[in-house]
Amino acid sequence: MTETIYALASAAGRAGVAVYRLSGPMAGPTLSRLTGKALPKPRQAVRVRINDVDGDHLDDGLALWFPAPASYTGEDVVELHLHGGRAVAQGLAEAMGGLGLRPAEPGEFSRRAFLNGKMDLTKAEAIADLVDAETKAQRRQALRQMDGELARLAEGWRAALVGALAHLEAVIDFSDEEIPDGLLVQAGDEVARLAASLNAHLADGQRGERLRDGIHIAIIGAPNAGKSSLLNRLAGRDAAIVSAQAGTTRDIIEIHLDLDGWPVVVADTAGLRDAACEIEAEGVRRALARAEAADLRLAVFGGTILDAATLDMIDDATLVVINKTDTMTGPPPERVRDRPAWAVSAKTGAGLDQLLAAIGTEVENRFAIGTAPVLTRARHRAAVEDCLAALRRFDPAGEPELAAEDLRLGARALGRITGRVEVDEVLDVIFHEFCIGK
Ligand SMILES: Nc1nc2c(ncn2[C@@H]2O[C@H](COP(=O)(O)OP(=O)(O)OP(=O)(O)O)[C@@H](O)[C@H]2O)c(=O)[nH]1
Ligand SMILES: [K+]
Ligand SMILES: [Mg+2]
Repeated sequence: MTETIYALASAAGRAGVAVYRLSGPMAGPTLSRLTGKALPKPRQAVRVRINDVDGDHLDDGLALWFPAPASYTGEDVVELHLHGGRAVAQGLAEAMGGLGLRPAEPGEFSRRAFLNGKMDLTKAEAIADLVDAETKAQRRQALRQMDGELARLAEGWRAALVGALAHLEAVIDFSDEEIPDGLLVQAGDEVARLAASLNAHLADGQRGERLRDGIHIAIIGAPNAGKSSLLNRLAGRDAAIVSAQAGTTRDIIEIHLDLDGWPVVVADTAGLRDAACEIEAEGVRRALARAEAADLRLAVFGGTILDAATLDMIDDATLVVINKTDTMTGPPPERVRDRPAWAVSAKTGAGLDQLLAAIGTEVENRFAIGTAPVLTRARHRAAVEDCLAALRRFDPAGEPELAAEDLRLGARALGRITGRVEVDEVLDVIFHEFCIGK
């Protein structure tokens, strides 16, 4: 028999209210036992007095009863709203243990919901993303996936593939006279269209994943250009050590920013130079690696002297920053290496707002979701890539059995996105489309 699980659904610690969730066949009997009463009406909050198994008063609160299958997990579910104290939690845990319930593992409620067909994998992932969302853009992306955008996209692709497969299977299974002409050509066209759509989604700059994980920006430049000072300005606190000594920063120092709803991770790095000291040389190596891996770079120059090492790093994913404008007599350069240059002073804060706006625009241009649903995890991308690999092998002019197998593999790869289990839809399509089954 399925084990009945329980967990604190709200955050741990002292709080006005704590929500506990129970799921499984013992959920109902447990509620009756704790309250000493019959089960309340489904989905209606009722006041309850909770006693532990020895009859000791544990707490007063609210209870909700969700009989299967109309519940989050699809099983019998009970929700208890109690007071959020440690002693109540402890007493409840003991009562649950005494009645044979066990603490849920991480994600176990959603796992059961998936297994009971309450949600597909993309929705389960979206719920986790929503709980983790720290910015508005992350929240929006999670909600869209929760609404089923990605699931519909993946299922749409899969349906197209199953359709093409049905056409091929028809060619294999039935004699020539019964089959409409041009089926093979049609299947080939369908596969080509699908491959184009998959490719378009893969070439999305990994926007969905970036939005989940944060957009990485690396600050690079010569020693003493004022990189750490700039980082501290952006953070609004003294995150990194600043000093007049060149080669101060060695380790990478990260800060997290919410930039108009975009989650951004800004990294301060060691100044680029041929370092004499072994530790600083390692810092420079890390700086270069981080610059390489980042989505965007801020190339910082400490005045009008433009060092070659930093100049060479400028590309179209780089924002040029001329720092220390407070010490300059002449106007700062407007462009460097054909890129606009942002004049700032980390010391006075001048130009910082404009720089932040420019970073925001750059992020928006590169990562805005637009209307197309996005792949939000490496897992989704891998499934689409596996499907594409199968479609590339697919040869409508070759052996029909081999061609059909490639389509089947492709459909299976797409099915992994929503976690859909294999069912034999192919014959369904054949019978519906061709009415061959007599
Ligand atoms: N006048 C002026 N001084 C600045 C400005 N920004 C930084 N400095 C000074 O420049 C020196 C170096 O600043 P840091 O922020 O440590 O420079 P850095 O690029 O991180 O240096 P490394 O970590 O050694 O590569 C410090 O003395 C800062 O006070 C600025 O905008 N104006
Ligand atoms: K320094
Ligand atoms: Mg520094």
